[in-house]
Amino acid sequence: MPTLISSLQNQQPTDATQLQRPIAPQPVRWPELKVQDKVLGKKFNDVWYYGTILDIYPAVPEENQEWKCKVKFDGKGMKTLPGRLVAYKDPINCFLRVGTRIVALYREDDAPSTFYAGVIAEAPSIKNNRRFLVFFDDGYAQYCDAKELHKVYMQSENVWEDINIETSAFIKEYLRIYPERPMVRLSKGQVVRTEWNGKWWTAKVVETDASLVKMYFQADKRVEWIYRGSTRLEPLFKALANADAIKAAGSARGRRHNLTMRPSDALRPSVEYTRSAGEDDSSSSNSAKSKYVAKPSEANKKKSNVAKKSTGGANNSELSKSGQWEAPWIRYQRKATSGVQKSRNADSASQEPDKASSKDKSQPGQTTDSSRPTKDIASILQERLATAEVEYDEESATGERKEVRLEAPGIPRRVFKPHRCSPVCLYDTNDGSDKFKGRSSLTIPLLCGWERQVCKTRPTTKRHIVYRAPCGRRLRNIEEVDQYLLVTNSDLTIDLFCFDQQLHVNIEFVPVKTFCDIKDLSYGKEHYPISCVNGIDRHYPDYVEYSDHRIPSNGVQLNLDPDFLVCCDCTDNCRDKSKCACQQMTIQNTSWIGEIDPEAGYHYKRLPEPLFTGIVECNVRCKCDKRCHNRVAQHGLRMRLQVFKTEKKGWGLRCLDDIAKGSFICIYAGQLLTDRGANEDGKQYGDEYLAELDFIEVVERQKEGYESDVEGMEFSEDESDVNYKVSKDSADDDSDYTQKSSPPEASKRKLRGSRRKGQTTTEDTDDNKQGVKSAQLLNRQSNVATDTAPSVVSEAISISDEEDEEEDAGAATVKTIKPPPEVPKEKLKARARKSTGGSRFNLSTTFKTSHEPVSEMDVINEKKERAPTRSFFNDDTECYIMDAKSMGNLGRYLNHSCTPNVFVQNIFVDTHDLRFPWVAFFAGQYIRAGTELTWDYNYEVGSVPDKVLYCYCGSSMCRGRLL
Ligand SMILES: C[S@@+](CC[C@H](N)C(=O)[O-])C[C@H]1O[C@@H](n2cnc3c(N)ncnc32)[C@H](O)[C@@H]1O
Repeated sequence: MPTLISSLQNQQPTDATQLQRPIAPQPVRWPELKVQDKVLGKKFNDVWYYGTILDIYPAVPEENQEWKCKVKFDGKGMKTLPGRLVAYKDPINCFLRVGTRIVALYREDDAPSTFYAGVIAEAPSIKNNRRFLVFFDDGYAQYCDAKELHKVYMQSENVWEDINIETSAFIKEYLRIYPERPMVRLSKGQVVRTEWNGKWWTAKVVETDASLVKMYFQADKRVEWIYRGSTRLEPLFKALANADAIKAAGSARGRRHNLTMRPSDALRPSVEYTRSAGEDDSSSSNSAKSKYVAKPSEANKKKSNVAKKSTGGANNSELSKSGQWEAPWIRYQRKATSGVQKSRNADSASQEPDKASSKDKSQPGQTTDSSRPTKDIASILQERLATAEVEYDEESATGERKEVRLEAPGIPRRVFKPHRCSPVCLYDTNDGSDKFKGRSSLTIPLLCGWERQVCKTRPTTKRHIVYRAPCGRRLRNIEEVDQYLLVTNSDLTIDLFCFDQQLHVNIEFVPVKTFCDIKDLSYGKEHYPISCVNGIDRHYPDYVEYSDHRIPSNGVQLNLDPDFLVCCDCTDNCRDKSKCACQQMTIQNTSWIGEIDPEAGYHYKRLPEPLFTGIVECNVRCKCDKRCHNRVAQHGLRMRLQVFKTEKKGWGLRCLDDIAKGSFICIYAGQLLTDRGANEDGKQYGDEYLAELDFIEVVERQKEGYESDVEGMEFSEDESDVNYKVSKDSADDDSDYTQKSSPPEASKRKLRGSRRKGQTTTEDTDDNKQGVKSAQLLNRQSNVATDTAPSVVSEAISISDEEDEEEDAGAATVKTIKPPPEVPKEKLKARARKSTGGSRFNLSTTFKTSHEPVSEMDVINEKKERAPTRSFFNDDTECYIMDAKSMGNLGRYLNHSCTPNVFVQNIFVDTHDLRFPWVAFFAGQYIRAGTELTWDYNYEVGSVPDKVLYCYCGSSMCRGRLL
């Protein structure tokens, strides 16, 4: 029997517009309705009208007897109604809890406003402009002011029981998980497939209003407001369906970090899990989180709860076997407001679906730190102090950016005289950066007699960087520096130079207060010490056996025999990509997911964006030396990083010096486990540090048309048939795929083919075979003749003396500058999209010609049609796992962020076996000294049954949950 709800007693009559956050509940008695009171009552067709109470039964309240009243409606009509069908006539100008039953005026442009019943779905907050969100019983959603709400007199303890059957399941689920709410983050202009009358349509975001979004349906030029948490929006439909399917399937794979960013991630609408301020935000790893989290089902209890990171990327999208996903979610929408407008009562009309701060005071020749003088240099060269000024750049709670006085060895400044550059141009400081172990890498050239100048060339005000070489020659870009290094046979490598004018080479981050202070977490195993500080509490990090490389555990057959490596014979240290066999492997492999990108790979030893098809570095068998342009990750840590205690995420990693975009940071090393071993270990010791080596799967998924989503976003106003168009292209691509993308048969043929010339004749053990197989698979589309790569004859430097003089004469003035704003995100996104875009293999798994909501089974079936690459590895059907829990390197300390500054890259260094790439982290943008380094774990919420992990990345784009 409906009772006067407990929530009623918790209401605080007050001016709701003043509220910013829920107020502490105060017991309040709501007025009892009496005879002659004016009320709102439900009359017919779910519409509520004003009326007057004529009688109340029972006259004296009795236990177990339902309260009723006889209402005479204004106009005509009379009805006896229970308390849940009667509402106060006067608006309740007070705070009402989420879940409160109300009646509100539903506003319609094309019809008079009418009263309907609904439930409060959101309390007023700053985010929603201090309005209540109401879910009406028939599936519409609308923001209302407090003065528009009329509280229903009585409601059941389970409010969804007072609502019609179609809506009740949604409300029940909504309230069960509230305050957490999955919603699709959308922005104007995005195109999202949206359901209408059981069919998927292409619709574009016109406007967003807090939790609502206004969608424009191209086909019938209609707009509609929809709740962003509605499964009518395909991204949410898919996310929830996936989670549900994983649960249903008892995914034993658990949590795996997706170490590779998906190319279209930045472009696709993502699902966020919002929580209201002040509400329960405690991180919990189990179902005990709150009363809203369902207890694990018996079936789920039996499932493995092990969580592993994925080093490959895209999310698991398998669904339940039936291809059906039944969720209690229903559509929530606001009325159509233009075009073909739909009145509330005309929803069912069938529709035709789509056819388809500080200034930079650095001076040239700045000298360097005296704390670790390089004696031999000092003895050879005169000491010269630079004019660096020490100043505080920025203060924060954790530390400050300080400009360091670089006390350089005394290097006399040479006056430039026209000459032809050669090795004599260099000082005798030129025997490698090893002398400067531990120093910020970008300061090393300065220690060798170089100057880094911030210049402003008149008459323009554009600032740029110029390097002044030891011989006085001024070099204006990375290409010139590289040529200089070549002709002078310098030991310095090109990644020690950076022309990004916002980057400061002489600023370091210094933490302000620390309780624990460990000098080097790597105990000398890294080239650079990894300091560890705690400015939060007195705890020390757990002991981890430090290893800068991966360690195969029992059962992992990692063949590191160099004879199985393809190699190059470059003599120019692999400057010419077109002639380097190793870089050609990287380049050719881009054809797996699109057209060959001749620029793929490192660019002057930096990687500006992730390359999903992997990077093959030069190896021990190659002719090049350690200065090679294609050797990056293998050199290990080359920057000063620090482990520090964060407020809410445990330990994290930050940089002590500015990092240039594209710089290699570190790898993710740990114990290499089999999938089974990882599940067992994870269950026993925790799964926070498990990372899955799923390079193969990521590449395969790219082939399968991840880009199709992005293509679908190329929305034009006059494109009436997006679905059709995409599918048509995809059909063409299908045939392309069979010809160009190494179908299984072709691959098999290659596997049986002869071993590459120059490769070992070592007895074919199983492991060795696997290694060969793997390398060949990796190269199955590569036409590189590994042993015929021609060498490059070094040419004289092409910088003319005249040019140089002109630049000097141009009186480039050294300026102090403020760092400009960071590169706009959109740019990064655009580039990311370009590099992997143009996929020819859009197999239309997402967009289909059918106007049915996508059957996830179709996705699975399509996958089955092609033999996955991993099937070539005999019994190896599962990915190998890197576990950095008890043994590993600093990579284990990188936390997750929804707007990361680091990305992950699969790299082949010591083996070309596709199953065993190195997992490396690169800077996705310029990173200021003192910034925490983060990457996107790409976890899938719901992928580990009954595990909830809230995200504390603090980003304005935070998706709310990791798991
Ligand atoms: C690979 S570890 C990262 C290092 C870890 N913070 C530590 O103290 O060793 C992953 C774990 O860090 C925590 N974590 C990382 N990023 C987080 C985030 N954005 N929000 C909350 N917790 C996070 C989670 O507990 C996660 O399971």
